Amino acid sequence: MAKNLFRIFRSFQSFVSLPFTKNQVAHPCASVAFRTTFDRTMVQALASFFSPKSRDFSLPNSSWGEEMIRLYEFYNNQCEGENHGGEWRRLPSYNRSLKYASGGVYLSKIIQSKARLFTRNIREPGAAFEYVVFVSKDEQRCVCVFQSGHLLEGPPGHVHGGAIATMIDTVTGSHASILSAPVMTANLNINYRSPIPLGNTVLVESCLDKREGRKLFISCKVTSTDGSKLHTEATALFLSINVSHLLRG
Ligand SMILES: CCCCCCCCCCCCCCCC(=O)SCCNC(=O)CCNC(=O)[C@H](O)C(C)(C)COP(=O)(O)OP(=O)(O)OC[C@H]1O[C@@H](n2cnc3c(N)ncnc32)[C@H](O)[C@@H]1OP(=O)(O)O
Repeated sequence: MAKNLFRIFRSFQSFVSLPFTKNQVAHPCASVAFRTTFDRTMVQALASFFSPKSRDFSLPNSSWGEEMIRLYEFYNNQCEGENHGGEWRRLPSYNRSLKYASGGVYLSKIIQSKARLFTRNIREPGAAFEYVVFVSKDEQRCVCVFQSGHLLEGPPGHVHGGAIATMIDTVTGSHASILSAPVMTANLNINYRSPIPLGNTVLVESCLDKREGRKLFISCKVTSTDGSKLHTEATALFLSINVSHLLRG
């Protein structure tokens, strides 16, 4: 059991941390460079677990406003592909990534059958968290285009601080996972500078500040899409963990 879990997480780690090049798995932006035959086999096996039936929530849907679409296209056009420089790659996003990545067998003790990723569990498109995350080629930066829905209200007409914290944790957590999966948030420090109007599209940008052994220090800011208004800034500490940590609960 422990050996199998170790293999799964090593595969997952390979999957999230590989640099992306022209070798494609499913999408021009979801392509990976294979370090070894083992990596290639595992990545292809993992890709097959992402069944075509599982929805990639980071792709545009009818609820996305003009600004969300514009920024999606802007970054997506800079993803790797035959005709692009490849400065960015888009992260696919599922409502139960780990379960798909593992085939849903070995992690069943950790993940309950009805468990869903918090930010991807609303059925009505546009009602809550609509977002897409892009990571830079050198993996030092992530940028997330986030459109807030009506279910995220905190102060009247504005986004709830907890929802903003969720997005910051999601973006910095995804970033840390790419650098060193699996990780857990150890510390999250947030300064709310100006409220985000409900329904607005904003940018959530994260940057790797430093690595010290198992520790990843990541900073993050939320701004208006033209960068003129700072809404929120944060720093986060992630620690790489091993599977036994999750099993201890
Ligand atoms: C294809 C692409 C896929 C991408 C992929 C995406 C997947 C889909 C994305 C979803 C993204 C969502 C991301 C959500 C991420 C969560 O929300 S995680 C949930 C919230 N976090 C938690 O529940 C964590 C609870 N805490 C813990 O489990 C444990 O305290 C921790 C954090 C694992 C640390 O425990 P530990 O490993 O035993 O570490 P410990 O020995 O205590 O400390 C190690 C070192 O860290 C330091 N440290 C520990 N805690 C702290 C702290 N709070 N502050 C400062 N220093 C600390 C210690 O002082 C120590 O330092 P040194 O002495 O070594 O210098």
